[in-house]
Amino acid sequence: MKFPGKRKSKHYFPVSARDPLLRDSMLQEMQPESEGGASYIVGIDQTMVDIEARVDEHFVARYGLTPGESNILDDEMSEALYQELMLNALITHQFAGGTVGNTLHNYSVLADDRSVLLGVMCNNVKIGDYAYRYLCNTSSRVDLNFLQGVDGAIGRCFTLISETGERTFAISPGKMNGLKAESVPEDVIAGASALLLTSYLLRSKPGEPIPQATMQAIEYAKKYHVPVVLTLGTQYVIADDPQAWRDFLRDHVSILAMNEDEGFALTGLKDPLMAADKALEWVDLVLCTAGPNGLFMASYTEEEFKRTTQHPLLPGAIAEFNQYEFSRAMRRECCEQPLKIFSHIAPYMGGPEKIMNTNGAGDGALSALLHDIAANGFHRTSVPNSSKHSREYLTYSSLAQVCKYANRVSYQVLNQHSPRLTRGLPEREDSLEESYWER
Ligand SMILES: Nc1ncnc2c1ncn2[C@@H]1O[C@H](COP(=O)(O)OP(=O)(O)OP(=O)(O)O)[C@@H](O)[C@H]1O
Ligand SMILES: Nc1nc2c(ncn2[C@@H]2O[C@H](CO)[C@@H](O)[C@H]2O)c(=O)[nH]1
Repeated sequence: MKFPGKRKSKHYFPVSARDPLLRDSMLQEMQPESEGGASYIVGIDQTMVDIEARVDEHFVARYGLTPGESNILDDEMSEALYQELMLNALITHQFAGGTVGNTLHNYSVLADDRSVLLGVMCNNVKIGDYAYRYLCNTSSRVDLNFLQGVDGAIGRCFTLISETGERTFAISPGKMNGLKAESVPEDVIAGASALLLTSYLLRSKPGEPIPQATMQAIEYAKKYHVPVVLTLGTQYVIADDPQAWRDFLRDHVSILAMNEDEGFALTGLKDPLMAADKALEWVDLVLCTAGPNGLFMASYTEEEFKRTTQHPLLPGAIAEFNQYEFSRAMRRECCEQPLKIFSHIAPYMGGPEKIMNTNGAGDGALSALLHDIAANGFHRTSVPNSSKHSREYLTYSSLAQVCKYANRVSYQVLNQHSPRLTRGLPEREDSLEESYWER
């Protein structure tokens, strides 16, 4: 486990700790962990490759697609669309994709540690085909041993970028929704620091098993008190039935990741701070990205242990909302006197000079949050007596610190073409507190 934001291990296991017993256990525990991994994230996804193409303004309308949406195609339409892209040589890039697959890959790159992907994979993989590319473009730290074999293709996600830069997904599903409930391993969920899901998993055709597999995973997560993390797909997926999603969040989810449009579809509130605040009625921790306006986080902490920020207080619909952003996030049910906490950060260094691709910037932010959550699990197992764990926190770091890290990772994704990080953050950033942040 590398530590979030490239912090040195001393930030996690302070060498000046006074208790010699604790220090001995620290020394033992800091030995390289076994391959099994003391702390990991598990996720379910529809296995798919992204096929990115530049298209003219009429293309999306001609295929009857909703711009900005993730549209599902039937086989006939998929073939016609693919043939047109090929004929006109419009395909510019092909990557492994899927919102959860991207997030787990990025988590594993950042943490240099294990994550587990549940989903389907072709029984018969041929060199050069899409399944092969998917496997080749996934970090070797993502454990693919629990994938379920299927006879047929994985999904294809045509990522159509219009002349105005708008991004529309057109999904050719193949067998991506074929994951069965019996392929969800109870012990893998039981040992995880978090279970990552996306709202896309629940919108398959009648008879496809992936929604049941998702509900099975949620049941296991609840049984073992593993936080369930849900990333919302697109605003349209949510807008179809916002009340059903609110109920789903209330009943099953601890941590919610969304962008401001999805936040609006869910809550009816345009202001991302207010949308995040509203979502705290249903979940314990919210990450709401807001494109060029940076990102917001909201959660709960124990009133008695709240920590006041040293940053300037920010104006907003909730006055001075970031006042306690130096506090660590907790589940509401674990607080005796829950206090809401909020944080905001503007894009890292104002955003890159040239944005290569915004696809996956939100997934990148979430992978940073998951890294902090897993680091908390790692530290809890390594130094269980630490005062850090005298209460059951969700994150290792304060909300403000997680915001910085998430934002930094989004910047990295904006700076490259693929939604999947090709490498971790630069080595010279050995602390989030060092001057690199002040530039
Ligand atoms: N135009 C921009 N300028 C500067 N920073 C940006 C810009 N767009 C995005 N970002 C950074 O990326 C983060 C995530 O962006 P955004 O809200 O667009 O994610 P998203 O819509 O969830 O993306 P995706 O669904 O593709 O993963 C923002 O919080 C911000 O830090
Ligand atoms: N799992 C899943 N991912 C999707 C879907 N539509 C788009 N994406 C992914 O969303 C990512 C960007 O967040 C892209 O890399 C796409 O692969 C979908 O229906 N299901």
